[in-house]
Amino acid sequence: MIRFENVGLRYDMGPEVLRDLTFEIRRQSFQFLTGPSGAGKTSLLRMLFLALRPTRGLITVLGRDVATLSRKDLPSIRRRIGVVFQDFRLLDHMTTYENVALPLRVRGKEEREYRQDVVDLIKWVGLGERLNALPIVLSGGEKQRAAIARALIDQPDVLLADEPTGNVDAPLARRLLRLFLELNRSGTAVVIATHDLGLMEQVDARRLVLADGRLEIYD
Ligand SMILES: Nc1ncnc2c1ncn2[C@@H]1O[C@H](COP(=O)(O)OP(=O)(O)OP(=O)(O)O)[C@@H](O)[C@H]1O
Repeated sequence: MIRFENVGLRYDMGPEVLRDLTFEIRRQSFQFLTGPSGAGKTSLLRMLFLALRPTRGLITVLGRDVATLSRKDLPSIRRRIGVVFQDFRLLDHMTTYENVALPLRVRGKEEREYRQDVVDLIKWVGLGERLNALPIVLSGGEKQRAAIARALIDQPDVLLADEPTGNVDAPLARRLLRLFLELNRSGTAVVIATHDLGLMEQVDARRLVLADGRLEIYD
């Protein structure tokens, strides 16, 4: 579904921070992306959701060569990729419901078509009681789940999550992991970037390990 072939990345005139990355995120697969701080996880995630172009090599997403995509092709491909950012990026003046519904509203969908789906998804992530709360009153874990719901509302083919358990305690981290596994069972490919060894030990999943700019894969 997403393929990297000999991909390299450098920022400006700096050294290559990622080198010779060749791997595939397959449909309905589940994997962790890990490696020491500064190894390039966030840079790799940004390439996966087409926010950053490689300086070398080939990336294909859903069969399309990223280098040949025009600006107008991007939204329809990005829509297939849900992203949960490390800092959540919820809009402060919008409620949980409005934040989660935003991707659909931006696409011009009518509220009556999606209202129930948004409410159901918010309940699924355990935020039913927080439907009308603004981000400022949500705890870190609640914001995390609101961000996950927003990434999922448009039923992406792949979910990318950057340190999704970075701000939560161990029981909530386990709940979030169960949520990701359930999502994966229902057909979504999942990539979780994390430092959290305890989290990775809970599932026998593929690991993509970045070190010194290169990727080692443990299937
Ligand atoms: N916009 C940028 N301009 C220049 N260098 C950058 C930029 N973003 C990242 N880098 C460099 O690229 C390397 C990889 O950074 P990246 O943020 O991808 O690592 P990471 O593995 O996600 O780190 P962490 O786990 O600490 O978030 C680092 O050496 C970093 O300094």
